[in-house]
Amino acid sequence: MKLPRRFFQPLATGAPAPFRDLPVKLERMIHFVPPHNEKVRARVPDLAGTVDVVLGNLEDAVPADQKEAARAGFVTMAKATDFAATGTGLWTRINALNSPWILDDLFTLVAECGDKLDVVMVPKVEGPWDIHYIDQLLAQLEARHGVKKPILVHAILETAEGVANVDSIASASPRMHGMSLGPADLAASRGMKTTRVGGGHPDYRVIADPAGDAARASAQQDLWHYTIARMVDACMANGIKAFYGPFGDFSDSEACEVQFRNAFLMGCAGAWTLHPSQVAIAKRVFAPDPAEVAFAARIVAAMPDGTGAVMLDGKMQDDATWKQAKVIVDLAKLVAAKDPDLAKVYDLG
Ligand SMILES: CC(=O)SCCNC(=O)CCNC(=O)[C@H](O)C(C)(C)COP(=O)(O)OP(=O)(O)OC[C@H]1O[C@@H](n2cnc3c(N)ncnc32)[C@H](O)[C@@H]1OP(=O)(O)O
Ligand SMILES: O=CC(=O)O
Ligand SMILES: [Mg+2]
Repeated sequence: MKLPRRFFQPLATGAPAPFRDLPVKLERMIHFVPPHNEKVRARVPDLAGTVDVVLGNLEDAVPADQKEAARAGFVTMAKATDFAATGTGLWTRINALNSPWILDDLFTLVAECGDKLDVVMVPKVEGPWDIHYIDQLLAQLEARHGVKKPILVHAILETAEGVANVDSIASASPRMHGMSLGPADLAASRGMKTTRVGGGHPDYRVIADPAGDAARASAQQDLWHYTIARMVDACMANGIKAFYGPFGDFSDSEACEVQFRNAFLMGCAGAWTLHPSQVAIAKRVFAPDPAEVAFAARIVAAMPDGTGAVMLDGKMQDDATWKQAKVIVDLAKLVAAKDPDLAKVYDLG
């Protein structure tokens, strides 16, 4: 274990000092773009102003013979758009640590566009050792290329071993931005019997006891509840952010919305969007409900220093509900700063 006082020291001479606290950013959706696809890439300058994060994906979903084209396409895409001008994050998902592509992914991207790159998403993270490796390598590359701002790291939680080590992954480095649930790889790694990318399964259910001839009530359960809860606790305990990952059935926007909303209510900051149709869903879900914002604002106003106990509409409020209300009001302010329509609806002054 590293001594606490060394935790925030740069890992290479000349590398930027790690952030003490994460930059505060609205990240309702991490929008995936296939950078080897010239047609989709051409849409990025317009797309950038409409999403919170653009992620150029180099890993799964890019065919092996297109890996170099995806890497080159990412560099072209990064250089062609001023993402910072619209407050949009620029992320990449690199190839896995055991793949033949990862070194060239990092060497090329940090050299060519390291100053524009906000976050590197690392797939199939198994334990803190994977983060330590990426942390050291990024520091060396930042130093070599004079990158001024630390590039953050986001882990995908998508292996059984990764879930077993989720707490130590979250605390592995001050470079950690957060974590996303990867339900497709995780299902395979765990031996789950589903071919779906996220969402529920009609056969995963509970059933009521028999009661004579009456039909037995039965309800579908959430396959991902346990893992999302573990991920949120690990992330929030370490001051980093949790995200729901992909929802693969683009034809079922209703189920996508329900899955995203469950994650939002449990503490997630956002989700991945793989198709333009999912962007509006993420915007709807990862912004607090206006009625909830209005009530939360009344709680904050009723307890100006956040202590004591008051009654509002027959409901007891105290220091704990004040903190709950602050979570909602603070998020609403962040959303309002980016969305003039919701700013009017929230009316937080
Ligand atoms: C388990 C995991 O790892 S999930 C993460 C990995 N997967 C991904 O990153 C997939 C990202 N998404 C994609 O690559 C694409 O959406 C695909 C290949 C799956 C489907 O693409 P298409 O067959 O073109 O879908 P569709 O015809 O519905 O697209 C409609 C329009 O949206 C565009 N589009 C599709 N996906 C995207 C996207 N992610 N970003 C921007 N535009 C997109 C299409 O180019 C098309 O444009 P057009 O109307 O000008 O022709
Ligand atoms: O990478 C994402 C996943 O679900 O697997
Ligand atoms: Mg995966």
